[in-house]
Amino acid sequence: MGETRHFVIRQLQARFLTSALLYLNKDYRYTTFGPACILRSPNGTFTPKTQPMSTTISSSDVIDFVVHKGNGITGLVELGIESVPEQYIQPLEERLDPSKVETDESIPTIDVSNWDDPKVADSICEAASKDQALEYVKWGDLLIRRLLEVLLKRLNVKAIDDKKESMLMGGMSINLNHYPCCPNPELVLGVGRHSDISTLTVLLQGESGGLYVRGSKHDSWIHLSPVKGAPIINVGDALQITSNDLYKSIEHRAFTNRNQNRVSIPIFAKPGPDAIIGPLPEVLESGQKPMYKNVVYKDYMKSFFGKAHDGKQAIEFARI
Ligand SMILES: O=C(O)CCC(=O)C(=O)O
Ligand SMILES: [Fe+2]
Repeated sequence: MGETRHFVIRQLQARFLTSALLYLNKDYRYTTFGPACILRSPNGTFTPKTQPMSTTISSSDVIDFVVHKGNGITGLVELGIESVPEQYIQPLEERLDPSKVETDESIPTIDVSNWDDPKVADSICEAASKDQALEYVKWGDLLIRRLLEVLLKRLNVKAIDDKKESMLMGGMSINLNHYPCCPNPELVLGVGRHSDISTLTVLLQGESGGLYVRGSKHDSWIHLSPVKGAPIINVGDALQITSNDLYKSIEHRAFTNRNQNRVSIPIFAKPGPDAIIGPLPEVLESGQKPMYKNVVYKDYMKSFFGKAHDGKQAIEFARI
């Protein structure tokens, strides 16, 4: 059986990439891009300046403005900063080396225009009367079910019963990610290297680009250029674990853009918090050695969110 790495789907024509999802956690606010030069004036407000932040203002003042005062990175950008504060600048090894970027030719495209599913019509009609986020979630839910049916069939799973549904998609969530323009995108993180901990993720991105997935060479990356109407489908750690490594989640990362804001909207289909995840019995029936132990999903989440993003390290929590 071949492994699925990434898939991207278009409504009628799909590009399949697989990868993992990224969750926003507390670290996000500190590790993702923030603007550069601001000074606190005597009345306590911030004014933009052009010298490096580190020489003019303490790190705690930035955090106070961004986090405690709730201005966010967007607030800093709106001040008109011209370079990023030193605290956001990544070490060389975490920046993107342009010589390590592969073309995206290796990423297959799957056309799903012939899916003959009456539920598609139902969902379109329903969506026409609901708000946009709900419409997107419902559409994502249907897409995820279809994808899981296909992926699990290869694992000898005949039907997705209630137990499997709770194990694979008992929890659904949606994130709205906004990455403001950054004066020095090459120096900072948008979102650090990670694999998603979901089963599958459906992600729509705006037109500015900036999402990279791990390439075929161990230190290379592939840029997923935005394709209008084509969501990226990320295979997450939960699918890697339940498939006993047949499907693999993949590292990905996102960068900011100098001139355009980046927006991405991932839907995460993940196990319910109390679900116990481990290699599916159907997979082990063939005599395969289990690569993962059974873990309670909320413990897995706790372990993931308790650390900074670090590539595919999260899955080690469940490895035997
Ligand atoms: O902006 C992106 O595309 C990255 C988002 C992501 O990886 C995530 O939310 O898990
Ligand atoms: Fe992600």
